[in-house]
Amino acid sequence: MVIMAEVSSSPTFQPVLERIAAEIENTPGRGRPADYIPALAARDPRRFGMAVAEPDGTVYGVGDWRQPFSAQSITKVFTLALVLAGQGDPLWEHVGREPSGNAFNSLVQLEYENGIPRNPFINAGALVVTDRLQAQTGDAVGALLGFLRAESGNTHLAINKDIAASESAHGDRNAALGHFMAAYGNIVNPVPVLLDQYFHQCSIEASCADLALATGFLARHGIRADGTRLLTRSQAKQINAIMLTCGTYDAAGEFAYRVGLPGKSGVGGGIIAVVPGRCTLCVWSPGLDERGNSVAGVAALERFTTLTGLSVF
Ligand SMILES: NC(=O)CC[C@H](N)C(=O)O
Repeated sequence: MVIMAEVSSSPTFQPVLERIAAEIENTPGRGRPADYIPALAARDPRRFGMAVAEPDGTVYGVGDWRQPFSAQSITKVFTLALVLAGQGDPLWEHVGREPSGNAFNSLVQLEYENGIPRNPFINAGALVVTDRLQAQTGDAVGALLGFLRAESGNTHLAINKDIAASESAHGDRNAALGHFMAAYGNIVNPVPVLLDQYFHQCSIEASCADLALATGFLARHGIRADGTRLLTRSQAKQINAIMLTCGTYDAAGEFAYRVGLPGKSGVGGGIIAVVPGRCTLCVWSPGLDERGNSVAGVAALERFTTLTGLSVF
């Protein structure tokens, strides 16, 4: 019996991207842009871009795929990779690896789990990771930006200062998370220093092309764009596993069911995804569902895995 995926015989990903963009264009209901800070609320939910990068750095794209957007929680994947590369398993004494089943900015679990966040992709866990990266490098955001620029080949990647200021001005909830964990001895830097790093990290702007390329090390089993090794093969596998189980917060089960790939979303409307050994993706559309994931982004990734047959299952 010969089993053929609908489009996977295509020599490039371009036709499937164009088909998906046309389908998304005709799909009503795009969700609402994040409104927890004014700087993001103004985004047009009809914007849509998608890029696929192959392990050799070839990139395909459609729509607004070169338009920089607010990377937000997508950056949590890269800080985790840098900390695992620098410090290895001791990180796991400070943050867990289980799905939380709660919203990304939830406080409730932290108290009865003694200030140890469930996983590195909810805000509390990401604060722990950034705190460790700050201790490791003395400049967490500088290390992160340097990594993203090197992997994407885009030396212009930068922080949007307005968004960073807005994050800081409306950052009481993240501040509460940081102080609460510090009370349990789970934060090493002064909390204001950590928060400043975290708010700037969230405010990095990058395009679908940039982020698909920057995620390439996860498709290359830990190898960076320049051919050097960042992570062991098993560390790359572990990050992919945590993305699958925790990367879209309390919607991770639904995302695995619909898309079937390790993925990580951000409230800027971006989602990155990995087909290990094959390609990485980034999709952007600012309209979010009530769990903070891009509505058109999840739909586009679902169509991609359905049309190509590429998934981890
Ligand atoms: N899910 C996200 O993208 C959250 C990031 C956002 N800046 C926050 O900390 O609340």
